[in-house]
Amino acid sequence: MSIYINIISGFLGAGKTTFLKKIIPKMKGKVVLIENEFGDIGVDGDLIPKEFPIREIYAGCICCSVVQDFRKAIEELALEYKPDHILIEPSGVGSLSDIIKICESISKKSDLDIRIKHLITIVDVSAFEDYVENFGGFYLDQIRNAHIIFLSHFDKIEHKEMVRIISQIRLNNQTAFILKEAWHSHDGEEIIEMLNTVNSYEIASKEKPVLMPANRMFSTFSIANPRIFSEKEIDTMLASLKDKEYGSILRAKGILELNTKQFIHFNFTPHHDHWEYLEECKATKVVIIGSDLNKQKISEGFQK
Ligand SMILES: Nc1nc2c(ncn2[C@@H]2O[C@H](COP(=O)(O)OP(=O)(O)OP(=O)(O)O)[C@@H](O)[C@H]2O)c(=O)[nH]1
Repeated sequence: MSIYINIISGFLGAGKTTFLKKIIPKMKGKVVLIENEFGDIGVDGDLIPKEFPIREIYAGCICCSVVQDFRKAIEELALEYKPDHILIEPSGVGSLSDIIKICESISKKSDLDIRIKHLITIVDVSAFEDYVENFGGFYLDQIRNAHIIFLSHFDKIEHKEMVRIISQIRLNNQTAFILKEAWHSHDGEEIIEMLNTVNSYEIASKEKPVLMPANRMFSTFSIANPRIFSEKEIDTMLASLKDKEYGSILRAKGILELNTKQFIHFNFTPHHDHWEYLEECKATKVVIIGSDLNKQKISEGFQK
């Protein structure tokens, strides 16, 4: 019996976890998930249904600094659960070309029949041009190596701009299946049906680009047990995270307690921010990713 690897990649805040939350409950067969967080604390794992087998790998990218943990996780999950599918959510700053190479090598060496099925990249269209300009080939690696591309944050840009961005994405990947509408508006079953119409990824002997390791380009800062917030303070905090006094924050996410004893989950990128109530909470935490982070200023904002 084959075990299929499906990689759901995408830059910081593109919508990988949102995508997984939609498809996981509708997938057929036994499914396990590997969640990779660049930060020292995991947030996304807490948002996935708890009955679901999940392995979280923190504090680095599975393509470089924590590659051994990644190999071990695939091998252990494959042996322990004999799953039909292994879903992998790399960190937003992971290199897809490196992850493909690692999965291909695991597949070759394993006694089990492990195959790559889908290489999905979610592209936040509202941030595409900003990230191409600032991170160039590092950012484009996830787009160039995908064989399926889903577009997110459609609602933030005009149709004309969207057409232009899709053509730029196409210039970077001539062969991928690109869903030219918001996947967000489809339910999990429809997305899985779409995935089933796309042929599985075929190993291509592409030249692998040499990319700078993410930990040289980005830094991270995590806070366990942050202070209690009012709703208004959360709005103010999210609005202020773009300020350069914090450094250059590219991603912030976390789970916070409100002064009403409710819990919320928040998301921030320089292009959008949002928070929502959580029904249950295992732990409160904050993870920040960016460059030149002013850790003291961030601590003053979030710590007790
Ligand atoms: N409006 C809109 N919001 C979206 C869409 N996709 C994702 N989001 C929101 O964007 C935020 C980030 O989404 P996530 O799914 O956490 O993104 P991620 O790629 O897992 O982020 P990382 O944790 O950085 O890896 C959340 O608030 C989502 O609800 C979309 O297509 N439209």
